[in-house]
Amino acid sequence: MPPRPAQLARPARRRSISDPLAALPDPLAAALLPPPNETPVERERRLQAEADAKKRSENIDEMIRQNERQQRRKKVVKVLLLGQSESGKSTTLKQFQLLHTPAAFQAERIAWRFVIYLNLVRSIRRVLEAIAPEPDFDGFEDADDYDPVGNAPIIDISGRPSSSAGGIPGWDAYRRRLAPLAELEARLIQQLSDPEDNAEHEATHLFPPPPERPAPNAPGPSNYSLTYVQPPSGRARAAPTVRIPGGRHSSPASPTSPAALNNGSELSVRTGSNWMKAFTLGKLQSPKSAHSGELHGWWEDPDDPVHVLNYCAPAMVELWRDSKVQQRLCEKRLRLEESSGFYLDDIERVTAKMYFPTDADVLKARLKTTGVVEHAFTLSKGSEFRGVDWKIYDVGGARNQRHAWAPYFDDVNAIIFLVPISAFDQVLAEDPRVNRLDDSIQLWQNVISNKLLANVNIILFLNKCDLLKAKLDSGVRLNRYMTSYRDRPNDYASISKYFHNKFGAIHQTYTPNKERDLFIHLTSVTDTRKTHTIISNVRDFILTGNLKSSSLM
Ligand SMILES: Nc1nc2c(ncn2[C@@H]2O[C@H](COP(=O)(O)OP(=O)(O)OP(=O)(O)O)[C@@H](O)[C@H]2O)c(=O)[nH]1
Ligand SMILES: [Mg+2]
Repeated sequence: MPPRPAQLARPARRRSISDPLAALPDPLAAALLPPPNETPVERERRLQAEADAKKRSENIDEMIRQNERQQRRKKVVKVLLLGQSESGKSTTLKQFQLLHTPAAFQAERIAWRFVIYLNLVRSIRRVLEAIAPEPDFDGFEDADDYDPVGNAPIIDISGRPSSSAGGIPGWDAYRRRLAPLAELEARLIQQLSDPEDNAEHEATHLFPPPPERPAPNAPGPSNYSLTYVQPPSGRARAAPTVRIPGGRHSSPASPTSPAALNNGSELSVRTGSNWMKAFTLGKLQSPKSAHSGELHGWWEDPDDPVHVLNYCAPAMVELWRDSKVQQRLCEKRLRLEESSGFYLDDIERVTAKMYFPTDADVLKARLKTTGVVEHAFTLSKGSEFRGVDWKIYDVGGARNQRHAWAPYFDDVNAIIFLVPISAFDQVLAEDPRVNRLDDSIQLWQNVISNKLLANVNIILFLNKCDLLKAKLDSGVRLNRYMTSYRDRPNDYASISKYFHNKFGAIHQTYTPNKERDLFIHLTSVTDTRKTHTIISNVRDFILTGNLKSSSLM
C-alpha cells in the first residue's frame, strides 16, 4: 500500500530545525501534529493558517519592541549645571535653549532688553564711582569692592595706592548729565521684580544705604548722584529688598533685615519669577502692527526705558571714550571689559530706540540666579536619540545658594561643572577673602568626591577661555596669584593645559569611582558656534553613558 501523504510529511517535519514542534515534549508534540488523514488541500490551509499566526505573532513582537523603545525615550535625562557664581552656568543653559528650543529663545529675547539696559546702567555707575572724588562716595569708602551685579573684584597686587584722590576733571558734569540713569536704574529693578512674589522671592538689589547725615557736598536733586537712589514711592509693597549680602560686609542677615539693607551689593531675580513673562507679553512687544504692517513698538511708549537711555547716550559714549576716564580705570585696575554684562563698547547700538537684542547680547546679559531653574526639552533632531526628554537644572552658584544643590544629587544623570579659569586674579563677590580659583578647586573636589555622584557622568568646562587669553595678553601673570605655577610659560596654551591636568588629577585622586570617565572641555560659552559643537558632543556622551548605565541600549 502506498504511504499516505500525511505519513510522508511527518518525518520531514520532525527533522526541521525551525519546526517548533520538534522541541516540544512528545505527548504535546503528538497532540499538535497534523491529523493523520490530512489531505493536500487541508495541509495547504493549515500551513497558510500557521504562517498567518506567525506573522501576527511577529507583529505583536514588533509592537512590544516599539513600546519598549518609546518607554526608553520617555526616560528623562537630567543634567545639573554646577559651579561658582559667574562661572557661566546660566549662559550654558541659554546655549542649550538656543540649540534645542530656538523658538522659545527667540520669544524671550525681547525680555532681555531690560536686563541689558540694567547691566549698561550698572557699568556706567561703576565708571562714575571710579572717577569720583572720595568724599562723595556716601558709604562706599572702598569703591573698588562695590559691585552691583556681583562682579568678582580683582585682587590688587600692583603695590600702587588702590585709588587716586580727587575726581577727574569734568566728573561733576558727567554726573549731572547722567543723573536720569539713577532713577531709571531703580525703575528697572522694580520692573524686573515679580509683583506676585513675596518679599522673600522678589528681585534683589542692594541700594547703597541712605546717608544718615548729608555729606558736605551731597548732591541735590538737580545733580543727582548715582551712588544712592531712593526707591520710588507709590508701590504697594516695600522697595526691593536684599537677598544676598555681598562684599566685605557679608554676614548672615535675613532678606529684609536692616543689616542686609545696609550692606553689600547684588542684583538677582528670583528664578521662575514672572519678569520674563511680563516683558515678553507686554502690549508693546510686537514691533509690527498686525493691521497696517507699519512699524510700532516699545519706542512709542513714552515711559519705556529706552528714551532715558537714548537721551543719555551721548554722555555715556563721551564718558567711556574719555582718555582721562580710561586712565583712571587703568590706575584702579578696573577692567570693565572683562566683567559680566559689559555693553560699554556698544552704547549707541544698545540705546537706539529700535534696539532689539541679538543672540550675542542675550548671552552676555548678566542676571544672577537664585533658586533653581529647570529647562525641559525633547531632542527633536540629530541622531538616534530623537525623542529623548531632557531636564537641565541651573542653580545659583553663590555660596549661600549652594545648599540647594544637594537635593538633586541622587536623581541626576550628569553634571556639567564650570570653572571660570580666567578668574585666577579675582576674589568672590560674596567673600573677598577667597580667591575665585581656590574656591572653584575646593568646590570641584567636594563635588567629585561625593559618593552620591559616584556613577554620575561628569563633564568639566574650563570656561571663560576668551577672557583668559585677553588677560594673559594684557600682561597679567598667573604665578603671581598661583605660586605653584612657578616659572612655567605665561601663555594660553601652557596655562590651559596646566589647568586641564590639574583638574583631571584632582578628579583622579578624589573620585570614589576610578572607572568614571571625565570629559574636560576648554570653553568660552558665550561663543555660540563652538559651544554648540561641544554641547552636541556632551549630549551624545551623556546619552550613551546614561542609556548604558540604565541597561537600555
Ligand atoms: N567673555 C565671556 N563671558 C562669559 C563666559 N561665560 C559666561 N560669561 C558671562 O559671565 C557672566 C556670568 O555668567 P552666568 O552664566 O550668569 O554665571 P552663573 O554661573 O549662572 O552665575 P550665578 O547665577 O551667579 O550662579 C554673564 O554676563 C556671561 O555672559 C565666557 O566664556 N566668556
Ligand atoms: Mg546663573
